[in-house]
Amino acid sequence: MMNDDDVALDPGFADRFERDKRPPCQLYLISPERYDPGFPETLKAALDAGPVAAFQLRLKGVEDMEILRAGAALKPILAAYDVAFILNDRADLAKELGADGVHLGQTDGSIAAARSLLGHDAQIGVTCHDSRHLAMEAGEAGADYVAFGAFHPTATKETSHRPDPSILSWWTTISEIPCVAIGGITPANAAPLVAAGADFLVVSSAVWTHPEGAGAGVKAFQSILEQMPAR
Ligand SMILES: Cc1ncc(COP(=O)(O)OP(=O)(O)O)c(N)n1
Ligand SMILES: Cc1nc(C(=O)O)sc1CCOP(=O)(O)O
Ligand SMILES: [Mg+2]
Repeated sequence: MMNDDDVALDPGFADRFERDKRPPCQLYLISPERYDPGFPETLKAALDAGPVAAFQLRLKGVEDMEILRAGAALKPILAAYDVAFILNDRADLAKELGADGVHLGQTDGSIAAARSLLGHDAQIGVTCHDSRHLAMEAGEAGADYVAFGAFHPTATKETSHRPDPSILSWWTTISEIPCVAIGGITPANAAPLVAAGADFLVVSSAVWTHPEGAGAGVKAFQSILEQMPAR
């Protein structure tokens, strides 16, 4: 029969408890899907405003050369702010750019192929929609994070899955691999996703189209994240 004294006698308990706690939820930004030459300045304004853990370059329907040019312009900015640089869709271009990782959708290639191209240290994220099965598969295949969404309607992309936030809670009970929440996330609807266990809030339009600028967008999210109880 365990009692309080038994716990106190275990010298490793406090360390293990600390180690097993999930770090606080952080912000992960996604670029607009068209690259504007003024974007580096907008990005700097966002990064000056508060902590951002990761940035994904997500350009759609453009030539490879445009992705490479944009990535080369943004990479030193992200490095200066110590923000992980993730490229969407393309492990081959992530390799060419020397990005920190790649985000793969279900039709963007295998984790194994991306891992062998990018190496052990690369951050490989995988879209899992609203599926526990896809998340477990991705975890077993070596994903560094699993992405659930879209939690809310969004004009950024057509989406057909609408997970319940409880998928985040479930994931945190079965896996130490970080989970990210995406899709229509705003400062007004973010708190329940963080409370459910999201390790990262992935945000595009709520930051880039904030009426007072991208910096104000980051600050609005930061203020929500700071108010969340420790976990
Ligand atoms: C962090 C994150 N989660 C999900 C997605 C969506 O990826 P995918 O399903 O491949 O769709 P596209 O973004 O490529 O249109 C993402 N990009 N990032
Ligand atoms: C790129 C993307 N993927 C989604 C998914 O559900 O897989 S939702 C989404 C759009 C995210 O942008 P915003 O913060 O503007 O809604
Ligand atoms: Mg994709």
